[in-house]
Amino acid sequence: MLSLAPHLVGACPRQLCALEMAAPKVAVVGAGLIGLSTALCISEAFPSCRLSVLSEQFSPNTTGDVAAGMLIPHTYPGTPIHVQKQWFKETFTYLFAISNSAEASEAGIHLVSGWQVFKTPPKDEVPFWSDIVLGFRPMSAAELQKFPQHRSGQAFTTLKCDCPPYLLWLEKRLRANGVQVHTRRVADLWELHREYDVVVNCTGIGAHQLGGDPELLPVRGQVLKVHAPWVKHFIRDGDGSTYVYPGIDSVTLGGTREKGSWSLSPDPGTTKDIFDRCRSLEPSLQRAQDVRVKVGLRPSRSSVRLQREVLSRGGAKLLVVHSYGHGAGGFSVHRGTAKEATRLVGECIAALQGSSSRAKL
Ligand SMILES: Cc1cc2nc3c(=O)[nH]c(=O)nc-3n(C[C@H](O)[C@H](O)[C@H](O)COP(=O)(O)OP(=O)(O)OC[C@H]3O[C@@H](n4cnc5c(N)ncnc54)[C@H](O)[C@@H]3O)c2cc1C
Ligand SMILES: O=C([O-])CC(=O)C(=O)O
Repeated sequence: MLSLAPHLVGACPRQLCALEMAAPKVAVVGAGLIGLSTALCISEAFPSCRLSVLSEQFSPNTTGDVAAGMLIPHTYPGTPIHVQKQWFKETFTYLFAISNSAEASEAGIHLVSGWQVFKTPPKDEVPFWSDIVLGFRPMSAAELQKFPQHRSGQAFTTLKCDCPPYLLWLEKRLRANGVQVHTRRVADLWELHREYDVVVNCTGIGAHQLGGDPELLPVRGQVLKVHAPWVKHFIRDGDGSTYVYPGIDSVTLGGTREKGSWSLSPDPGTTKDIFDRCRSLEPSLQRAQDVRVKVGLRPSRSSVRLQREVLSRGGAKLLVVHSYGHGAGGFSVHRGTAKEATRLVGECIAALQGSSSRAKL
């Protein structure tokens, strides 16, 4: 709740109201891609907030550290397409500017060109995001010769966020903005109600237990990170089963989508299967070295939960903003959803200021 900072003891009620309400205490729970990017956006929009990030795990132990981090949207069936497009556009614009700055290598953000190929041409030949990525066009017959099992394809340039670098860069920016970062497992959001005015829930699949959300399910994904620096173009089978995504230090080979599986243990049979599938798209991977196997749980639901909630117990209240459930597309939309979560935090702060001024009258 709104506590009195030592330097304000003795101030008159109106001063207290103005000064204290200018510095609400906000906690972001979760230090994955969504927690860190949301905290950064909040710290930029509300620099006078006393903002903390609380998380059980940090990079390199988050879902984003497993992912390839490609900006190719996945569709959320429960969210209008124009909203998803806006999130993607905001994210692409934000990262494109970083990729075009001196920060690019430290932030792990780079442009990557390649192909999405189809055995059966897709219903929507021109996806909703085609005018946001760069240079989207149908593949030429000459390009398709590389993929004899596929009938059509799309060529484009997009962005890739390499992790851990991107997560470490976000955390460094947060610390530079004065944000406190603490290792802490939160068993129940309510336990934070005495320490914070607003809590932002960015716990990914952790929200299944923390928020008791039955709609949120893990979709297990196993990938390989290999050393194959000669692979420069991305290749994605349009059915989403197989992909080859070159990054700065390694190439990510995928993948699997196992709905409802909570297992974080790599499966050796799956490793061989992923490698064989990727080699059939890019035969030169036969010579890849230093194979590391990683597993992550995509926090999946029909739409991202971006919502305010008021928790109340015995007359006390805690304002909560949820932002979780980014499934297979967190990288593609994270800045857009961070902006929306920040807008919701702004509404919470305005509500606190309203109730505080009423209480003082
Ligand atoms: C194999 C794979 C490949 C992927 N590839 C891509 C891709 O190419 N492009 C793309 O856009 N997306 C991709 N994704 C999806 C993307 O990685 C996720 O959408 C994103 O990482 C989710 O981020 P998050 O911050 O919500 O979750 P997480 O990274 O899981 O972070 C949750 C955080 O909350 C903390 N936490 C949880 N519970 C608690 C608690 N009770 N108390 C305190 N802290 C808690 C955790 O410790 C963690 O820090 C991929 C995912 C996988 C698995
Ligand atoms: O589908 C892809 O291209 C990569 C991805 O997002 C995932 O495996 O979740």
